[in-house]
Amino acid sequence: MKKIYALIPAAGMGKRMGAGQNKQYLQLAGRPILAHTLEVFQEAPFIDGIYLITPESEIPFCRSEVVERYGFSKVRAVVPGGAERQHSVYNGLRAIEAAGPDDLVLIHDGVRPFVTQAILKAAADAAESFGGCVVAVPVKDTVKVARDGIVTATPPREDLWLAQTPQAFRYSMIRAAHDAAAAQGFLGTDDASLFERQGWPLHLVSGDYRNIKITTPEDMILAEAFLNHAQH
Ligand SMILES: Nc1ccn([C@@H]2O[C@H](COP(=O)(O)OP(=O)(O)OP(=O)(O)O)[C@@H](O)[C@H]2O)c(=O)n1
Ligand SMILES: C[C@](O)(CO)[C@H](O)COP(=O)(O)O
Repeated sequence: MKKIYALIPAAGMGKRMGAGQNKQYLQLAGRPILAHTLEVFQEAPFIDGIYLITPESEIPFCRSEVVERYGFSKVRAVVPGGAERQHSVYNGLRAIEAAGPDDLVLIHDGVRPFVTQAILKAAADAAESFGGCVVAVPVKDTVKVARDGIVTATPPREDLWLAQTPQAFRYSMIRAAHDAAAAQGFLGTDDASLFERQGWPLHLVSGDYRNIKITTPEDMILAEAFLNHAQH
């Protein structure tokens, strides 16, 4: 029987947030951001297990203050992260000891708490059908490419998408893509780019403009607004 795993990288330092603590533990509606994110995966009936990745020094805190406190019974392991997001995900992939080649893995930032059940399902279905997918939304603004303060190009907007997570894959494929990147010293800002450079077609799945990655202080204001809007 094929399994579907969630891999949640939450081992960043939140430098751009500048909150004096890791942003995944900042409170939204009385609970840490990370707890909001985990809840969506805990409640998804097709998710068999969750692998959570945090800084090594925070593993006991994360276990007691997030996993146990909020009863996330699907969390199979809390895994130490690495220097960059890609290293953290790679640690997580290697920690899924029981993974079979055709099992699926949904990789989702711990700081994207507004992902929906519908997006998880669409991503899992696309990974099952095509081997790999990235959730994304169309770019709304005109994008400029620039060097040294001078614009060098204005790419056609209809070709441009903003990559979100989850990014979902057949386990054997994303594992091979990460193995190759590690061997070749390639560092990408998402997992989809590692899959792409294997030459495999990567499918787009419609995301949601509310599925933001909480990165800078303005994002906390947006997040509060989304929560208030949902309650009324
Ligand atoms: N070494 C790292 C870096 C990032 N992440 C995780 O990847 C997700 C997206 O990263 P980002 O928003 O860039 O988080 P930070 O690295 O924490 O932010 P910053 O770059 O501002 O320090 C977050 O859930 C973050 O915890 C991770 O697991 N391991
Ligand atoms: C994976 C990602 O969420 C896609 O948008 C993002 O690339 C990760 O974080 P970063 O801000 O690029 O470090």
